[in-house]
Amino acid sequence: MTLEVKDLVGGYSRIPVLKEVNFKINNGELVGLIGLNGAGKSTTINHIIGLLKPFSGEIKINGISIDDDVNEYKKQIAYIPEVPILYKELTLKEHIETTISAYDLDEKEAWSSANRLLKMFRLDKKLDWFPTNFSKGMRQKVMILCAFITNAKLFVIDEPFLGLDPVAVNDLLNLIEKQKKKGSSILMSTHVLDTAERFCDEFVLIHNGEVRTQGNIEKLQKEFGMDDSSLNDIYLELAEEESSHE
Ligand SMILES: Nc1ncnc2c1ncn2[C@@H]1O[C@H](COP(=O)(O)OP(=O)(O)OP(=O)(O)O)[C@@H](O)[C@H]1O
Repeated sequence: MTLEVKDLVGGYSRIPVLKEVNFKINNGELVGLIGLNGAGKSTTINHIIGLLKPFSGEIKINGISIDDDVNEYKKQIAYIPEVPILYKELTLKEHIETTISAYDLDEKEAWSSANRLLKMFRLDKKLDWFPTNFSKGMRQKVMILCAFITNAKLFVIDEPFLGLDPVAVNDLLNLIEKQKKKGSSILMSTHVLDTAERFCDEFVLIHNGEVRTQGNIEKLQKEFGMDDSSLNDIYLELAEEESSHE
């Protein structure tokens, strides 16, 4: 699977938030979308998942754009938002059933993955519960579970680490690793830079609606002239550099 974001200009009103954003994710890659508050990470994600329409430029997943075929385009994506979005009138079981029907999944296969994930997240005794009875972390786990039964080609994960306990963070990272091996690609926005540095293959550094650079840690170190520096140090340097230009 490949995701290609090409010359993307976009945002919410006539003044663009994103100014010609370009980046690419290859087959089986985990790419971290890194940037300060307000840099444009969620706006980029909202364009990729089809919630916002580009002013210009294009986004292609496996060569298909949303204008080519909206259903095909969206079926390729599993999205895990920063704040869990669940239907308060549906039980956990009904959320899983809704995902199976929305993505046209094979019921037996999907339930077999779901049961495995339910056990892993210790939600297997809670199939008849409604989201109002879940903690924030439990709601997040439901979103992760529903995303990972889809076997989507592109996983878009917005700041996954903040509400999860360390066991769940580890479980999620294992799920991501397995999904990568199946050829899915993952775009993950996060402020948890030490975890991102350990697990991401590449990083897209976004600042003021522009991609400053894309590459692995070695490329970033070279570009910033900061051998052996951490992603955190490089990012602080970038923020410093940019604020001295303002
Ligand atoms: N619904 C909206 N309407 C208008 N402008 C918005 C809206 N949402 C975000 N923006 C603006 O778009 C810019 C980029 O915001 P965005 O949410 O993409 O940042 P972010 O990188 O995801 O930040 P954070 O790390 O805080 O989540 C900001 O200037 C913000 O004020």
